[in-house]
Parts: sequence; C-alpha cells; structure tokens
Amino acid sequence: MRKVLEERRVVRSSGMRWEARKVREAGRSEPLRRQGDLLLCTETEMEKETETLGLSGREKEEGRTDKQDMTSCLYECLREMGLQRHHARFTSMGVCRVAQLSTLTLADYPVLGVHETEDRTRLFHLVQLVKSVGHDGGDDQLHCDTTYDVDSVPESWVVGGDTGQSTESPNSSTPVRRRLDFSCAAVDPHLEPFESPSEALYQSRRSSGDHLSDIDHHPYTRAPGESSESSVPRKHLSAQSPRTPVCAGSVSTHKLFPSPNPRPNPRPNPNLNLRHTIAGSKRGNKTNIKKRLPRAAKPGKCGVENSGTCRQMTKPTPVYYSDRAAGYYNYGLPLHSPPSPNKKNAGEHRISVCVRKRCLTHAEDKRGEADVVTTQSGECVMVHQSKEAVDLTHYILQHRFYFDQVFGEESSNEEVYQTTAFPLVLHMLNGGKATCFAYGQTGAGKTHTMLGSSGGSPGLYALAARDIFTHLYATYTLPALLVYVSFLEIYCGQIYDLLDHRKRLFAREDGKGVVQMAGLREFPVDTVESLMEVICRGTEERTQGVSGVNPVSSRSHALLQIQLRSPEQQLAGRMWFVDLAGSERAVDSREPDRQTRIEGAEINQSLLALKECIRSLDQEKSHTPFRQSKLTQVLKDSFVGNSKTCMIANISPGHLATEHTLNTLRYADRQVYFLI
Ligand SMILES: Nc1ncnc2c1ncn2[C@@H]1O[C@H](COP(=O)(O)OP(=O)(O)OP(=O)(O)O)[C@@H](O)[C@H]1O
Repeated sequence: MRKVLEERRVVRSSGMRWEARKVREAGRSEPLRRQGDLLLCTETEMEKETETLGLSGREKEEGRTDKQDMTSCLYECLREMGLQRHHARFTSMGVCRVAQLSTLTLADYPVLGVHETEDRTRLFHLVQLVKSVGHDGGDDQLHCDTTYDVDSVPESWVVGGDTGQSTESPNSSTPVRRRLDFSCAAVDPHLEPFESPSEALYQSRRSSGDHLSDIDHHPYTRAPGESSESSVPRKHLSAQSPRTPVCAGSVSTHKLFPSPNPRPNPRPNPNLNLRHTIAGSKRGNKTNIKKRLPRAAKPGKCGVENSGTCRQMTKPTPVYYSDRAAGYYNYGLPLHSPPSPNKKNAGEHRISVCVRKRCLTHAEDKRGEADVVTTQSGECVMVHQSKEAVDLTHYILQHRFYFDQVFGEESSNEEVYQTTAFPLVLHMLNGGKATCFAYGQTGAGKTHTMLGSSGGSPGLYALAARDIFTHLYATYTLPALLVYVSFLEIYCGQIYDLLDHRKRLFAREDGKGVVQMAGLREFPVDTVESLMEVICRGTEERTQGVSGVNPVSSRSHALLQIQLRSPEQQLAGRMWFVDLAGSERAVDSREPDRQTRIEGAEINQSLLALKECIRSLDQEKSHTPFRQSKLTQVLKDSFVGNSKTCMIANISPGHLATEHTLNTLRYADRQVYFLI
C-alpha cells in the first residue's frame, strides 16, 4: 500500500517548471526511480534525506518544512531575495547549491556579478541566513531537486585539483574560480576528424542523462536510429554547416549518478562547470592542458550508495565549434568569402589585420579570472566561451578566427612592430602613405601597443621613429628629408589639436578633394627622444574617462601623424598611428551620465564608419563612405591612392570579457568585410 508523502515542490529554472513529488513506499527497499513526474524513493531514503536536511519530529513525519523549502533550492532562495537574475552566473561560477552560499565572502561578490549595493546587501543577508540555519559548507545534499549527488566537494573550491587530490576548505577566502580544461581545444578537427561528431555529441549527452537541448535537435545532429553515415564528418562540418555548433570533443569530468535511470536534472550541475587551467599565471602561447583524475565519492553522502545501485559514469562537458558566422546572424549570406580578386601574397596586403592577445593583468588574476583565449600557429585565435543550454547544462563553444597574424601574450611590442608597422614604415620611406590602427575593447592593450609601457618596453610610436631616423641618417644627410609630427584627437565628433592646448580644428576638403586641417600644429623632430617628448605632451591632453568596463578609458581617438617632407615642403611620405577609443557595447554604458552615453554612441558610430571604409577599400569598391565620421574624413587621404593599412585588434583574455573579445574579433575579421 502506498503512502504518498505530501511534499510537493515547484522548482523553476530558466522558465522551466519542474514538479517533484516524493512518494514513500513502506517496506520496500528499491532505489530511486522516476515515474512520470514522480520521483519514487524508499522509506529509508526519505528518512535519510529528512535527517540530512535537519528535520525532526513532526517535520520528519510530514517531510516538509519552511527550512527545507528555503534551503533546498538555490534558485528559489535567490528569487526570494530578488537575486534570481544572478542565478545563471552563480551556477556558471560553480555555486550551485544553497549550502555553498555560506562559504561566500564579500570578495566573491564581484566575481559572481553582484555589483550593485542593493544586490550586495541582499546577498549578504542571504548568506547570513544560510549560515544561521546551519548549512554551511558540508551539506551538499541540499539541492534544489534533492537529487542525490555523491560528488560532494564543490568543484569551485578545488585548488590545484588537476589530480583531484588537493582540495581547499570551502570556508577559505579564496575567490570562486572556475577551472577550464581545453584539452579538446588542442585537438585540431581538421587533423583528427571524428567518425561521427554528431553521434559523439548525441551519445555523450544521452549517457549523461541530460535533457536533449536545442543542439541535440539540430538537423545536423543524427537522430536515434539514424545511420551513422548520415552524420556529417567533422572535418567538413565547419564548411558545410556553418551555423551548426559542432561537437569537437569533450571535457571529461566525473560524476556518480545515483540511479541507472537518472532523472533529468533541471539544475546546473557543478560537475559540468568549466575547469580552468589558469593560463594567467603561465605565459605560454598555448593554454596548458591538464587532465583531472576522478575524485572518490564520499562515503555516506549518497543515499543510494547503500543500495548498491550507484554507478560511475564519465560525464563529458561537450565542446562545440562555432564558425565565424555561427556566433551572430549574418543575414543568410554564405559563410566563406569568395577569394578576393586582388588577393596578393602574404606581406603584400594593402590591408592586413592582426590580433594581439594580452596576458591577464594582475587584477584579473587576483579576481580569479580565467584565460579563455588560445592563440595557435600564428594565424588562429580561439575563444572558449562558456555557455549554458536551455536545460542549464554547461558546454563550451569554441570560436575560431583566422587573421594575417596572431600574437599571443608572450609577444613583445618589438615583435608586433616588426610584423605590423615596420612594413608600413618602409612603405612611407618609399613615399607612400600608411595607417596603423590599434582597435579593441577598453583595457585590451591598445595604448600599451602604441605608446609602450613605462617599464622600458617602447611602443610602436617609438619603434617606428627609431627606424625612420635610422633610415634617414643612413640614407641621406639630414636635412634631406624633414620629419614633422602632429598629434590630434577626435572626441565626440570634434577634432582637437593635442599639441596646441586642445585647439579645435576643422577638416575641410579643398578643390581637389584633399582634406585639409587649417591650423594644425606640426612639430619638426630629428630624434626619437624629441618625437617621444612631443607625444608625451600630447598624451597628457588626451580625454580619458570612466567607461562601463574600464575606470581609465580612452574616450577619444588619438591620431599621430608622422610626415616626411622635402626642404621645399613637398610631402615625401606620411604615416598615421591611430589609437582608437576603447570600444564598448551599448549595454555596458550603464552610466546615467548623458555625456558618457553620447561618448559611447559617438565612438561606436565612428568605429562602424571606419569598418565600412576598410571593407570598401578591401573590396576595392568604387565608393568609400569617408564622410560618415570625422575619423574617416581625416584619414581619407591616407586610405586612397598608394596606401597601406594595418589593423591591430587587441583582445583581453579574461572570461568576463568574452563577449567583448568576440565582438572585437568579429569586427576585425576580414571575412566579415566580404560577407556583409
Ligand atoms: N601586451 C601586454 N603586456 C602586458 N601588459 C599589458 C599588455 N597590454 C596591456 N597591458 C596592460 O593592460 C592595462 C590596460 O592596457 P591599455 O591601457 O593599453 O588598454 P587600452 O586598450 O589602451 O584601454 P583604453 O582604450 O581604455 O585606453 C595596462 O595596465 C597595460 O599595462
């Protein structure tokens, strides 16, 4: 005879509703099993659970208390406090259980995306509440769905856990840190094709007992029973199914499942969290690949362990490839660009695009940020994006981009210079016109690239000046050619002379269509030191401000012009170095300050105009929309005719900047110029 326990809970996760009802069946000793919406368990198991939850007396009898309701579901707790919007972030950072809240310190709040004072206060109260009810740390069975999970040590607290041996107390103040294992990232799909990646994906997700997400139902994914021949071989997938996330491998994690027929798990599984091998402390080109051994299950933590039905399964975190066009809507245009009619050999590009990845800064390292960018073979950059499926399971989306040259964090300014700006300097010395841009998210390293660091690493300005003067001294007797420098800023659509107390300038076209800036101050320089002195003076005048993502952000485009002139003042070569304003997404412009928002809009508009012009030039279109912004208007002369351009896209490696990094790479992606 069945006695139905009245526990009835509603768990909401990402818009999904799950109903779970516990049934107690007296006198039976069967393992947990599912029957429709019901999760069946034995009386012994129910006893065990209620004990674990700290219930007693009548509470035990009824199997339902307010305390259980409060602590059994992270999402519900967060929702109670009005913090539910942070749920995804919490789970992605490994905080998946209510019990883990008690281990949080104030230092963890920013890592968990809780920045606003009100939210911080609420979270603080919640943490205190959880502590006060006595579920601090060890009680990992307090899951929102009360699924038994023997993998009881929260992964986020595993330090140096590559062997799975070393753990740190969850009560320590170590910030929450995810650990990524990009082992699959090192596998080149073109070299080691899977027989059937779709099958691997399907099987891995099936065996893990997860809900089939949208990925599983993708037309390119083989349905059960379908022949394996119908699966698209992986080596062809990226070309044939550009928008299909392709399984590229898996990140092995280990989990013990309580039942041979595990119920769908609506909560994010901490064991699926990305495991970071923090590359921030390493300075290697490629992310270290470390495998983690399975951790032993803790005895007595699993309610079904006694029943002898636990089985150990390898639960892989799926990894999918995303081709360039897969990450955004490309208006149905074909993925791969047709070969450019004027394609030249490498090094002869009129426009070259390079990417530079910087290392994690000290602050990012301290915050526990993980390096999610891998540079490969000098041409490929991969971004490993942590994603969450509709069923809240985690997977990694790998984005690959190819550029003329990719520089890793180990590359010095000198190396970057030799590949990017040096050919342009030679071009200028031969009488040509050249432009070198540094583009990227605010804080990604544009100024470091252009200006260098105070630590003795000269930037492109100084390195170019060195070569210019070396060449001039070696070739001519000065003053056969004179070097003039001017420095200006474009801020909110206005041009200011940084070498003349920010005097406002106006760019006007003369009768021949050449843009002239009346009143622009030009300083003659004859040594690297004098040039750098002028640049430093101008840099101090540059507009800086606080952006949504950077406290000291360049809010303007800085344009340094180096001109070679004959003694008769005839132009004999010109080069622009453009340190573009830090790009930021509109969503990051949280500041209520109107001026800041105008700045952000202006920056984005001019960057869009610049992209339009570069694309137009790359495709050698008859019309180039130079007049769309002041930036392109000023640079017009250096784009047309005998000109060369180099774009250096700077990216940050931190996982919190993934979206920005992807935006930067998409902006710089030459293929996109053809696509749009
Ligand atoms: N390649 C690098 N190696 C070491 N540190 C770097 C590198 N690139 C940038 N940094 C450091 O990162 C921080 C931000 O860099 P930087 O000021 O150049 O960013 P930015 O892109 O110019 O930002 P903004 O657009 O807001 O001016 C600085 O502290 C800088 O020293």
